[in-house]
Amino acid sequence: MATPEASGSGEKVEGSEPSVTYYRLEEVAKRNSAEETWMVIHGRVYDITRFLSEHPGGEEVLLEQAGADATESFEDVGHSPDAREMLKQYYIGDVHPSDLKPKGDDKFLGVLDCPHRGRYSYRFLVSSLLGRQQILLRRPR
Ligand code: HEM
Repeated sequence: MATPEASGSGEKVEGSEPSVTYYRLEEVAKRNSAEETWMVIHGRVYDITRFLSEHPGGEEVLLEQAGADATESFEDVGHSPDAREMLKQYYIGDVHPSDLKPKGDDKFLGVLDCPHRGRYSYRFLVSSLLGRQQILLRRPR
C-alpha cells in the first residue's frame, strides 16, 4: 500500500481526499521537457504538454517553468479568469502533503486582511505590494 513516504508516480495518501492523486515534487521535476511538461500552480499539478503550442503567452515561458512551481510567474502575469478556468483540463493531481510544508526561512512580516476575492489572488496583490518578500495571510474571521 502506498504511504506518504513512498515515492513513485502518483499515489493515494491515507486520510486524504480519496479521489486525489498526490505527486512528490521530485516526480514533477522530472517532467521538465517539451516531451512531457508538468508544473505546479497553487499546490496543484498540471500536465500541460498538449497546451504548450496553444499558450497565448508562448511555449518558451512555460518551458522555463517546466517541472517547477510556476505559481509566482503565473500570478505575476495576472492571468484572466478564463486562463484559470483552462487550468482544470490539465489538472492531474495535488502536490504531496509532505512537500507542502512551509519553508523554515519564511519571514513573518505581518497579517493582511484582504477583501478582494475576485480576479486576482492574494498572492498577486501581495507580490505587487511587497515585491518578493513573503507575508503570512489570514482570512478575516
Ligand atoms: C497551464 C498554465 C497556464 C495557462 C492555462 C495559461 C493561459 C494563458 C492565457 C489564456 C493567456 C491569455 C491572456 C489571459 O487570458 O490571461 C495567457 C497569456 C500569457 N501567459 Fe499564460 N498560462 C499558463 C501559464 C503561464 C506561465 C507559467 C507563465 C509565465 C511563466 C505564463 C505567461 C503568460 C504571458 C507572458 C502571457 C501573455 C500576456 C499578455 O500578452 O498580456 N503563462 N496565458
